[in-house]
Amino acid sequence: MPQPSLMTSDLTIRFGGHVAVNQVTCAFHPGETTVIVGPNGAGKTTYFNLISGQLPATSGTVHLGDTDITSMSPSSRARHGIGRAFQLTNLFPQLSVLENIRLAVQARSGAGWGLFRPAHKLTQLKQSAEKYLAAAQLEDKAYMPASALPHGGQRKLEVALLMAMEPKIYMFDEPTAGMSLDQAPAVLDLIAQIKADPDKTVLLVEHKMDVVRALADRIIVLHNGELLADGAPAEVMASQIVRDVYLGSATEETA
Ligand SMILES: Nc1ncnc2c1ncn2[C@@H]1O[C@H](COP(=O)(O)OP(=O)(O)OP(=O)(O)O)[C@@H](O)[C@H]1O
Repeated sequence: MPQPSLMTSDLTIRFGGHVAVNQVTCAFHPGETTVIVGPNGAGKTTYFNLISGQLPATSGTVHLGDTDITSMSPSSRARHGIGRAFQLTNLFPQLSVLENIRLAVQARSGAGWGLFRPAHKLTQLKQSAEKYLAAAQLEDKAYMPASALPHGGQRKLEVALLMAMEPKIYMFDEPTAGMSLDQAPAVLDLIAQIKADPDKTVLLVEHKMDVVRALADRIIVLHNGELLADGAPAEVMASQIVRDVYLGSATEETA
């Protein structure tokens, strides 16, 4: 097993008397897609917020590789390699889809588009932008203003922009929520492409069991803010305690 790319240790947050995430210790590894499941209110989104920095931990730590990122701001964590879809504040609605991706690639590479850039650098940036455009299957929308994209297209663009930033950790919170049945596969394909990269660590909060089955290498279950189970999908889904608290009722709802 390689060194963890991300690790939470005794991670805890209290809201007044309520402990929403309670001493969660968990390591995540490159090349692994972990799906976080649990009943409503279990603490999944709060756990994500603690990792990406939207909420400050009451106690415990978050490490990205060897770096303690517990007290870093969300933007600082993003620069260090935490990529969460909704953190995308770099969307320019009036610019075209391709321009948006180019700007994200440029921001990542730290390069400008000035006249005095070496031509080969500009070519590389354009090629990268086109690669992410193609990965997101948005070629036919390349010159459309980002604001004119339908909902499904915007979600694909979000993922393309996230890919352009080349994070080490990808975090998706119900990535197909609100999407129609015909739109969802394109976003799931994109996540499958990311998941195929052995250097990337993918974390996914998901309720839909078909999505869990399709993408999970590992499942962790949160319940009342605590880590209830952690293991291979078949093993976790078969465990009685998980069936009792979550999968039994959830399967009926989502099957
Ligand atoms: N900012 C906040 N202030 C107070 N309580 C909060 C706050 N954020 C979350 N909580 C509480 O923490 C608990 C966990 O919420 P969270 O949204 O993380 O659950 P979840 O597992 O993501 O649920 P769902 O599947 O419904 O999205 C809930 O009881 C919620 O009401």
